[in-house]
Amino acid sequence: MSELTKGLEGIVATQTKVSSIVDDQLTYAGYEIDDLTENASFEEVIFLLWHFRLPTAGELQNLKDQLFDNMVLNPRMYSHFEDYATDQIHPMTGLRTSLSYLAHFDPRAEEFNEAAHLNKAIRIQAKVASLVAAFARVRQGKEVVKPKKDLSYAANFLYMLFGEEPTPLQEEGFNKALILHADHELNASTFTARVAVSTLSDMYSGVTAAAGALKGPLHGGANEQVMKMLTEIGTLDKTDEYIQKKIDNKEKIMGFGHRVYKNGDPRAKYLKEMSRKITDETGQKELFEISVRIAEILKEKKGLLPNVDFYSATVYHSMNIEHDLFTPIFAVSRVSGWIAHILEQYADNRIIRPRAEYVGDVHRKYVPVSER
Ligand SMILES: CC(=O)SCCNC(=O)CCNC(=O)[C@H](O)C(C)(C)COP(=O)(O)OP(=O)(O)OC[C@H]1O[C@@H](n2cnc3c(N)ncnc32)[C@H](O)[C@@H]1OP(=O)(O)O
Ligand SMILES: O=C([O-])CC(=O)C(=O)O
Repeated sequence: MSELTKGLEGIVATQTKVSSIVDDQLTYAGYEIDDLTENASFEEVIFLLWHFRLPTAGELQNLKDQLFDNMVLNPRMYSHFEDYATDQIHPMTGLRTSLSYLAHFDPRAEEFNEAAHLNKAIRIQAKVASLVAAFARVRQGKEVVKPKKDLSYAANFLYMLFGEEPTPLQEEGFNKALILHADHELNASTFTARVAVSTLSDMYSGVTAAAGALKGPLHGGANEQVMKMLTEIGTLDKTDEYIQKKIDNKEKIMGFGHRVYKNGDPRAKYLKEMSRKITDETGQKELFEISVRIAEILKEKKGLLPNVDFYSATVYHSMNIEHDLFTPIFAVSRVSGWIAHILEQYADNRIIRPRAEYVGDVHRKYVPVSER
């Protein structure tokens, strides 16, 4: 058996054409993330990830139409949330359930061929936005808002969440955030999705499993924890003491560090600039100043740099998005990548089944319960 590498660090577990990280550069199907973030729509990126090429105008319109047509939810998808104390259910818990529950309403859920996979892909990508928005509104006792024709995916999500159309600037910023979070090679949730479907289980199983993995604070759940930390710090003058205490206690600081990037996350610069702008515009400059100060301290004292989750927190906060929706929003974007990897796994599958090194007791003999 090969040697154990804790956390599978550095282990190449699959080949992929979906995205790559080489020399701290992130590309989606060969396109640099900077190029896409500055020029593309999230819908184009979805198509790119699923088909490894950019869509023609006709293909793009077709995808937009299909996404819109599938965004409306069967009311039973969210009415059941009224039965629970929704304020005690984390929206990622709600989303994990909802992704699984979606299969109950898909007549082709058990069909296993390329056309059925693409049909599920569209349904899941379209409905994930509506699900997160519906959960947020149901728990506030508000009416669920139906999507609006001819809005972009980014604008429609914000429209369904807030009940009003975003400004062009908000839409542009949110579109960029969706692109930046869409895929990231073999991160924990994507690996989870691939493992789940490598048994030839269906796409709903894959995205449900992946959502469970994304929820954890070492992965997608970090963005919510960043905002918790910023709230606890409160003012710029308390930042140094707060962070020093965490360092002394050997606590992890959320939004920093990365398994692959050791010279910085290329997505963070966009989110930092967005954070600078939007905190300024909304009169919350100090939140940005605290963030920058945390980054300075961690760079100096621990050599740690911000990851994608750090500045996204203040961006979403400044857009008036509730903090526990940050990770579900990450999922709204990342579903596109999970699906791309699931399709790729189906296309050239072998069950993912590594080995474990046994380190427990050996040569034990059963003792009857009366003698123990
Ligand atoms: C979308 C995403 O998933 S991005 C990541 C989001 N997660 C976070 O922001 C949570 C905070 N960060 C972390 O926990 C880690 O950096 C991870 C999970 C991202 C990567 O983990 P790993 O690759 O296993 O790195 P590991 O945890 O071994 O860190 C290496 C060293 O840096 C330290 N370190 C890494 N990240 C941090 C951090 N955020 N705060 C403090 N110390 C840290 C570790 O304590 C460790 O130090 P040691 O060698 O003295 O024990
Ligand atoms: O790649 C990782 O380990 C985590 C990450 O940044 C992501 O999933 O976007």
